[in-house]
Amino acid sequence: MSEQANPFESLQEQIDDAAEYLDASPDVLERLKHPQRILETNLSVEMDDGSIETFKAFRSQFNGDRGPYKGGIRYHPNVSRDEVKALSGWMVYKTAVVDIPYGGGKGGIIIDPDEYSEAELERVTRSFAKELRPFIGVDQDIPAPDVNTGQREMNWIKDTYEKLENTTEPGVITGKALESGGSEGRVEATGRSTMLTAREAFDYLGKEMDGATVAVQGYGNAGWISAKLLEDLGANIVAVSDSSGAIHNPDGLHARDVKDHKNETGSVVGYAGAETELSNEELLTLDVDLLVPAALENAIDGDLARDVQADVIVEAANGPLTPDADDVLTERDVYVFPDILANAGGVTVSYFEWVQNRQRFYWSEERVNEELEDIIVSAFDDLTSAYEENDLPNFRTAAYVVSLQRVIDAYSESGNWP
Ligand SMILES: NC(=O)C1=CN([C@@H]2O[C@H](COP(=O)(O)OP(=O)(O)OC[C@H]3O[C@@H](n4cnc5c(N)ncnc54)[C@H](OP(=O)(O)O)[C@@H]3O)[C@@H](O)[C@H]2O)C=CC1
Ligand SMILES: O=C(O)CCC(=O)C(=O)O
Repeated sequence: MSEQANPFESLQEQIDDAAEYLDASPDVLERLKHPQRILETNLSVEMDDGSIETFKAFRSQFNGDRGPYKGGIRYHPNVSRDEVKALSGWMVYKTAVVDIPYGGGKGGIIIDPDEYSEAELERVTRSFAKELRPFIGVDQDIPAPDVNTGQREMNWIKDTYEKLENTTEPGVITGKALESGGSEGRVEATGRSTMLTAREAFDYLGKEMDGATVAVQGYGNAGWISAKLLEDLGANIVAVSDSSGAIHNPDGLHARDVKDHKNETGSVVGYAGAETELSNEELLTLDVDLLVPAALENAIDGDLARDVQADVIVEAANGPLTPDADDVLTERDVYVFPDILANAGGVTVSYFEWVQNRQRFYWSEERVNEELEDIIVSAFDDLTSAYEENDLPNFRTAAYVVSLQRVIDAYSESGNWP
């Protein structure tokens, strides 16, 4: 395995690759490769035993030309300043590719949540919310869930913010529980856009989804919902993994049963319907019709890309392929449908949640799913049109050509007051 790519440098390379096909000034492009502002803070929090522990936390506000900064908050021991910068940049181009009125931001805390009690995690989260308060707001920056955060953390942040501001402002954060002003369909939204992107991709490429073999890396929110919804389309989920390992059955696993097993035991490993266990690399290089990386960045680098046997990759995770992997896969005619389209369902339904919060008027799940489908299908069509019209090397470059142009247009129209 070669040295891990720096995700922030990967983002900048992706922008440069697309810029070759755009008539944009180098000065403007340079501006679009760096965050506008980063909060770095140290949270000193009392532990259950009375000791004080300090956690480093970040919020990067990358670009707000198209609307308020928007993006999740990650809890993970490998969170770093550069990772948060990259994730916030990917949000800018994600919100632009689906054409919703947001910029991009992202946050993270360097913490392994498995090591802490719920009460400790609540104090850490409320402490972060207190630090975030001057920087976030319904029209400024709207956080949401990411890896190892969900409705519980979003509810704590909303509650802290509202108490400090002496107001009710549910739209300050999305991904909340329904009872706290969340939206129907938000929990499933990331996996749903991954499924919709895969469906459109197979249709575009003339491939049959019914009976297609699928491997999914990561069985959290994005991975398991993708697996379930792809199975509902008739696909055959033959391998899945989590941080403990991977399982395989060439005749198919049952996505919902695997989830039940993980809920009971903590891992997909040990599921009775699996024929064999695999390593992470074996899962990523299985001979399948569709591979869905749904864990973390840098899952596939240039070396591993040479061994990938999937025909199509649809990225549920952010940044799972390094730029070297992209080059190898493009040369090998493996079709990659990029993260900034495929996982955009999460932020799109966050947008619907924010709209509902502002109107104090709530939609049915059916309406949410229909509006999401319209947006993803339309974004897919924009991307394939750009791919064909500009004779682009791959669909990632197409996604950046479309989204960079939208951000540049918004900046140009604003008059550029410094
Ligand atoms: N949640 C959302 O709305 C959105 C998420 N995303 C992206 O999707 C990806 C996954 O996020 P999400 O599903 O929310 O996070 P979760 O925390 O719900 O799940 C992450 C999953 O990845 C697994 N994992 C971690 N490391 C590895 C590894 N080395 N090999 C295999 N599996 C691994 C975890 O294993 P274990 O269960 O053992 O911990 C877990 O199953 C991230 O890139 C995130 O940024 C993108 C858009 C929106
Ligand atoms: O729902 C959101 O606002 C953002 C989700 C997110 O962090 C992502 O798309 O990577």
